[in-house]
Amino acid sequence: MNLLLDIGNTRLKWATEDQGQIDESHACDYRQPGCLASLERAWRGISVSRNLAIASVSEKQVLDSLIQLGQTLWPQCRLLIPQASAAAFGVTNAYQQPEKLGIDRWLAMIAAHNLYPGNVCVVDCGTAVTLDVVRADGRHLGGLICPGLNVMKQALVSNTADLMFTQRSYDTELGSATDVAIANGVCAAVIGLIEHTLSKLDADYRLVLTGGDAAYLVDLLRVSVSYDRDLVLKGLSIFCRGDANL
Ligand SMILES: Nc1ncnc2c1ncn2[C@@H]1O[C@H](COP(=O)(O)OP(=O)(O)OP(=O)(O)O)[C@@H](O)[C@H]1O
Ligand SMILES: CC(C)(CO)[C@@H](O)C(=O)NCCC(=O)O
Ligand SMILES: [K+]
Repeated sequence: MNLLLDIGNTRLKWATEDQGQIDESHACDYRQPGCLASLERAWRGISVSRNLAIASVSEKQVLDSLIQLGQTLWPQCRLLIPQASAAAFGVTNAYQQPEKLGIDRWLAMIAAHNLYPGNVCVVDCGTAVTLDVVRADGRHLGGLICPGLNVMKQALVSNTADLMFTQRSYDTELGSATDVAIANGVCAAVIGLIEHTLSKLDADYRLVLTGGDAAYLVDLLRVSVSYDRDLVLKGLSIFCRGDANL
């Protein structure tokens, strides 16, 4: 059994995996007090006999505390912490400094390239929104990074005197109240980023959406889209199984 951890800037997602089969994934806000204790309770009944595989784009301290917990619970497990590289599992990285690419982006691209043959445009709608374009032959053409929906809303509140937002649903229609105008404004910004980028590409690309806010966006896009909740965990699973040079 492997344990897969995807530590973003807001949430930690985890799932157990055996021979490529990922069980139901779980998510928690690891900045909340008590999160580590509840993870420990959830993990006590699990036996990680092979890899503890971790992708983290958070602070080192968060990663270190989870490594420590894992190694206490399963002293025999192997720690697998993939890094972005120039090429792995058929994908070649467009970055001039490949190791600077976020590991969550790299894993999502590797999973998408291996699970959805053909040209893919991978969009991860998390704390940040990232978009990466990978050709059918595995060549990464590059990507875009912009603030996620929550970060955009918070940025508005932090930089203005009169703006406030509420937790309301997203749409791209024009709003007639401040909270609607903000929710739909930030949503339209992300929808626009995706549709604009796809329309500029030289060929057809399958759009694959992942991340905590992806489910809000799938129905609002005017292009066809595949929603894959666990793309980063699936990338970790590929790393657990295989030889990156293949
Ligand atoms: N139960 C939930 N608790 C918190 N956020 C949620 C929940 N469900 C959906 N979300 C949304 O998910 C978003 C975070 O997405 P996700 O977990 O993919 O980000 P992340 O991986 O931590 O970020 P990043 O990888 O960009 O650093 C939040 O902005 C929030 O809007
Ligand atoms: C962009 C985020 C924050 C998205 O999680 C992460 O992938 C990251 O920290 N990336 C490093 C910078 C880069 O990918 O260019
Ligand atoms: K992420």
